[in-house]
Amino acid sequence: MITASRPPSVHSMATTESGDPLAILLRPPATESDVDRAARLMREAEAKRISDSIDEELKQERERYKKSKQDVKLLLLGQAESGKSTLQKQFQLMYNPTSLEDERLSWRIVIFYNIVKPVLRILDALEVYGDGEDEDDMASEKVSGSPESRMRFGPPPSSPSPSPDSHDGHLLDNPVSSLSASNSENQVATLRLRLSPLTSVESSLANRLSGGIAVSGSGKGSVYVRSGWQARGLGFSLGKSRDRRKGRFSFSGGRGSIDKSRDDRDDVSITHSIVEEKDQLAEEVASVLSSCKDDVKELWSLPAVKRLRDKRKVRLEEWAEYFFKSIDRVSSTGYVPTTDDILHARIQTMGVAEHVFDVPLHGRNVTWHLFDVGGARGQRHTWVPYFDDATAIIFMAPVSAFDQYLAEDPRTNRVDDSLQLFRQICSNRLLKNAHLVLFLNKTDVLREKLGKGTRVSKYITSYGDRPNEFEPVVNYFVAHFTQVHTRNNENNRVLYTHLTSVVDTKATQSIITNVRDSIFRDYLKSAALV
Ligand SMILES: Nc1nc2c(ncn2[C@@H]2O[C@H](COP(=O)(O)OP(=O)(O)OP(=O)(O)O)[C@@H](O)[C@H]2O)c(=O)[nH]1
Ligand SMILES: [Mg+2]
Repeated sequence: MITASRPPSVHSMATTESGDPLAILLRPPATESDVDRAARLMREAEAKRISDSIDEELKQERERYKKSKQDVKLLLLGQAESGKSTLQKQFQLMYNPTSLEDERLSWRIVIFYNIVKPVLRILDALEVYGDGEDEDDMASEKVSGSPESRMRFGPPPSSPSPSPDSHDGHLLDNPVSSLSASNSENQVATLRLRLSPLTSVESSLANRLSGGIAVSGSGKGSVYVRSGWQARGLGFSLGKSRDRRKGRFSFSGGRGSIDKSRDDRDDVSITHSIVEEKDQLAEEVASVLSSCKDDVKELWSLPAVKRLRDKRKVRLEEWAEYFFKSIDRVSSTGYVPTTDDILHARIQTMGVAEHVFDVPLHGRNVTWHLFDVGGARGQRHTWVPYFDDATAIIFMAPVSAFDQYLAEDPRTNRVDDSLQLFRQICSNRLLKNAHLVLFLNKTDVLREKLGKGTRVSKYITSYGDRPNEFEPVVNYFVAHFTQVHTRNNENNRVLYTHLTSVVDTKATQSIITNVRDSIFRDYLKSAALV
């Protein structure tokens, strides 16, 4: 029905306002027949219907915009591997657990990749460095020393601490050693042959995950994924890209998502049932892994591999060790990833992925948009369009990384990079009103490294002769990050700092609740509700 809220058409006005030249121009001819008149009225009615529907759309858009102004927009920032996507999974587990269930099986591909890739890296390192016996400790590793950084990163010690397996350089004069060396070479050669099916499997897995997109500088030959990768290769989309800004991807599958359309729901359930029915690639890789699992275990336990790791010829990250230890379970028939497996699975984020949750506040739901960004240097330019309307930031700095260097720039120490990045975030004018939270993450890995005797002062000379123990080390890092914040804090904004290990679900969920409350306190203040 046409309502009377709009002014009458120019034609009817023309009859009353005969002085209006436009009305005169558009006035129907005096000779208009009944048929022409009926057609004209129909055209006018149609034009009015279209105009009204545009008005209605604009009104709804205004309301959506007004409502979205009240939504919480939370950015997860930090360097690559700092734990942003893992924290996002913890949010998902807490506020939208069914969507994680929907994705559960698709994580197999990532987990398989997380096993296959390091196996191939170990084999490569064995080829390049042999059994690592006559190589200098860390000879290949470069150490950075950013002059601006308050922390000084010293050069690595020139001589390695002797390992129990080390030799005195007379290997070839000793027939017994010579024999055992050739035995171990034979063992490696046999393993290389038996593990060769993993090479073709690796490229199929990488292809599935990246959707065929190769990104340069992805570090260690890893693959990047965009949100929605879970359904890739199956012909369905889990996420609905809203493309509001360039480079913006969104994930909106599962219950609790505000802009979930009927279509999205159908996508998720169809995808889920198809993944459950059969994922050919996952089945094939599982069977290859199952037939190779004893060889993988043998490779992992080779003294030469331990030597290469000790001497840092090959760096295996947390997740590789986690999945190597679980290989029997992971390669068994009917394997379904556990939540812990999903939290440990590693895949690099590309661009910015938006996740939407309904978060309860005093009996009503507030919509949270969580933006999980790619942290590698080549990805950081994609963050900026999200800065101007950010409600809060969680900046993640992996403090266990004091002895590691950026994959994309092997001269830069990771803690140094985190500090520099944190400085940029603290001093960014677009972010000056955002609530600021700092997660000093991977404290479990830090504890383990210190327990094994890795010395902080070896990589950060300014650490000096402070005790190489968890508390003083963590306090030292807290002091440095706090100082960066204090020196770049024009607005007197509070910094909320947490020591975290975001793979620990119980501890992380309690921290998320704490962060949620502190963000809500600011949110309520800014909404003038308290
Ligand atoms: N042990 C341990 N592992 C962690 C922790 N946080 C993250 N990880 C692991 O570290 C790896 C990298 O974590 P991600 O969450 O993918 O890192 P990210 O910051 O999203 O990295 P980009 O997407 O490249 O920017 C994953 O395998 C995680 O399981 C932690 O606190 N402890
Ligand atoms: Mg990520």
